[in-house]
Amino acid sequence: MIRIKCCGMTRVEDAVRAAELGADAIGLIFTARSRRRVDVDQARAIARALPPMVTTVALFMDEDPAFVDEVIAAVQPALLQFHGAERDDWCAQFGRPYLKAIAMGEGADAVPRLRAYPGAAGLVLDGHGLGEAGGSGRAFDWSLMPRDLGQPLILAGGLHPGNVAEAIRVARPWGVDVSSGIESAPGIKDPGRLAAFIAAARAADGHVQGV
Ligand SMILES: O=C(O)c1ccccc1N[C@@H]1O[C@H](COP(=O)(O)O)[C@@H](O)[C@H]1O
Repeated sequence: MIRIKCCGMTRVEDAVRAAELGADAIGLIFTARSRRRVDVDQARAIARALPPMVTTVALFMDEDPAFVDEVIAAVQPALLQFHGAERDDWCAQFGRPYLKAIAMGEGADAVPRLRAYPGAAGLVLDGHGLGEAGGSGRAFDWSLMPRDLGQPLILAGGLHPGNVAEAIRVARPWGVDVSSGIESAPGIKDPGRLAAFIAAARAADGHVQGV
């Protein structure tokens, strides 16, 4: 079954609604380069409001390790996500499972970088370019998604309720990750778009699996 991560949550009510609608993971963004940034207190309130068995993901971009440790201590995220130029050994230093985002904006030239993170619990293939922040709302060529990498691959970048079914059909990802495509404004999730996104992803996954 496909896993769904809804990222860039800034409000308790949006995160709880996403979980109730069937999201598997909630992303909390800590980089100053995001319009969806939360502080530690906001993040802790959101994480504590979530029902059990919903994964909290803390997202960083080229951050000071001391700050990552501070967030881990306060928020207790089950997963870390690194969205910058971090190397695999750097990501591993926190002793926590992590996702590594790969900037797929350069198309096929980006594919070799997918092999540089053997320690990652999964890879997030996002549509932004190298050096840019994520949450760009830009998609990449989904046919570049490898099938033989041996790591869970999570498709991100420009997904929304109207294209997630086609994205799943073409890319066959292990999971999908969405931020701007379910919003009415940066950091404010729209209940209708959120519900439509999760329903479309689940239905498409059922077709791909032949259910
Ligand atoms: O969403 C952000 O603001 C953000 C900023 C900096 C790094 C990562 C960010 N978000 C991640 O990017 C993907 C794709 O976003 P979108 O759906 O294209 O808007 C998102 O799922 C987050 O993992």
